[in-house]
Amino acid sequence: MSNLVLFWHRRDLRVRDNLGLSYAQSRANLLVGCFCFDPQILHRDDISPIRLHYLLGCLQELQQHYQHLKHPFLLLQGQPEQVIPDVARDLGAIAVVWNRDVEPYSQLRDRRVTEGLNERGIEVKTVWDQLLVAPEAIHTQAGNPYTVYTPFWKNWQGQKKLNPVSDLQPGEGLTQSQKKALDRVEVIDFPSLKDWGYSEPEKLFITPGERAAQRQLEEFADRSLETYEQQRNTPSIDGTSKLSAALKLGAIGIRRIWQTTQEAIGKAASDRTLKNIQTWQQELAWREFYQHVLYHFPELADGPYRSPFKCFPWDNNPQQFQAWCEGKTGYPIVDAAMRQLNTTGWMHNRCRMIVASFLTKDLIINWQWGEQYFMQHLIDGDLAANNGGWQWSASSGMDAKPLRIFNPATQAQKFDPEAQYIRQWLPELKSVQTKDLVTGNIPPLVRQACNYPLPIVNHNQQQREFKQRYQQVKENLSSRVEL
Ligand SMILES: Cc1cc2nc3c(=O)[nH]c(=O)nc-3n(C[C@H](O)[C@H](O)[C@H](O)COP(=O)(O)OP(=O)(O)OC[C@H]3O[C@@H](n4cnc5c(N)ncnc54)[C@H](O)[C@@H]3O)c2cc1C
Repeated sequence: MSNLVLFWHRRDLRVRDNLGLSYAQSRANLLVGCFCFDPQILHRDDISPIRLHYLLGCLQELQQHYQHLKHPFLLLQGQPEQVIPDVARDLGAIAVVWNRDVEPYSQLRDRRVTEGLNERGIEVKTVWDQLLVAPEAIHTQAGNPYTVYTPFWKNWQGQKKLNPVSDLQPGEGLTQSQKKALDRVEVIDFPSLKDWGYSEPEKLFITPGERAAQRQLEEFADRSLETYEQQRNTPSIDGTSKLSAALKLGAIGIRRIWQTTQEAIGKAASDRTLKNIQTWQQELAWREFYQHVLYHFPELADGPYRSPFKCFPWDNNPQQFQAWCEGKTGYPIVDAAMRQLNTTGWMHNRCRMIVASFLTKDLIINWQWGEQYFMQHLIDGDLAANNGGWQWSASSGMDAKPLRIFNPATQAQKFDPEAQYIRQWLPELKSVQTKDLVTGNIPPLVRQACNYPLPIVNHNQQQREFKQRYQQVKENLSSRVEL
């Protein structure tokens, strides 16, 4: 088949504003899309059924788009380093194109796939689609990768960013001989979660697919972007975009999102509005910051950035960890947040910071336990953002100054003063007084009557304990390593 180009979708499940796909189409007389279910990913211990469910929903819509636009789409299964080169060879592809990724496993896998394709004499073309600025494109004045967000943001903000690229255009349909050649490829039927041993979550709280992601972006831009800074820290308000799952799996292009912010800036009628939009842009930059650092420091995936933390004396009490997971710590704001996660697969950012601080600094449990639990339950679970968020919360990451310890009561008083969020996720406490809910000072008899646990630790005592251990680790190792 002349000038057949195979496009390999991975975390870019869309036909609109897809840089690699747009390039592939420009090279092809016949474009074939594919997705490969990789057993190495499917059987990892950081998989969440809800994220897989979301992925299948995105994939279903992607397949429909391909069908509608008359391009073949192949669902494959197996080790990509074997499957992709073999399929490309069987199809007689002149090139295979994909969008690059920052994760260490993806990089290794992609190198192997590239080798396999090179051995078969097939061209490989890869581009950065999921980032507005490529990791190799910016560095400090000394020529090093950034390890601190603020100078990163200053540089990143000034970089030129691409506009959305052209959507996938309709193909001409297949000739008989092209159909025959495609029939030779071993494809799989559309799978279900049960095929991989996962039970189907009852409900998805975020609709999968690029149509839904686009709608979500438009609604957020109309409804909340101009008030983002004021509302983003109030978990009872729907004040953030909830685009994280779509961004993780590429149901929406980052260029389209950036363009929306630029258009909003163009229309902004006040400095205050401008500030709100820029704050959201800064969150998008946090996403890129964490991807850049993971790309440059792949060892982050395996443990703390600050090496003294490798031997931090954690308590790692399994019963307390279980109570944290189930939302039964006796601290209402922490428990409400964990119940939101367990029910919906999503948690508000403010609450992610509160529960992460509680796990690491109140329970003194290794942040990697929390990191894994989040990956196993989040619909938007993403190695770079999750690892970055956990290391930030544990003070083991790049930006560890000052040592932050969140007081759950102060956080609830500030960000859930009417206890609306707490009541939503802890219905057993509905009739408890607001001031008791936010301070967490619920009398023991009331707790008993509501079947709600006593606090499993004392916050003040634990924060003193954590500070002491932190100081010790610092002193013991400061002669060898700067903490
Ligand atoms: C302990 C911890 C774990 C986290 N784990 C993840 C994760 O696995 N996946 C994930 O996407 N985000 C993670 N975050 C970041 C953040 O909480 C979520 O991105 C955000 O809550 C998603 O909601 P939203 O789409 O409404 O965000 P919005 O406030 O609308 O922000 C827009 C987008 O910017 C990005 N973003 C926003 N804040 C951050 C941030 N702090 N770090 C990186 N990217 C950000 C996300 O892609 C988000 O969708 C974590 C944060 C913490 C503290």
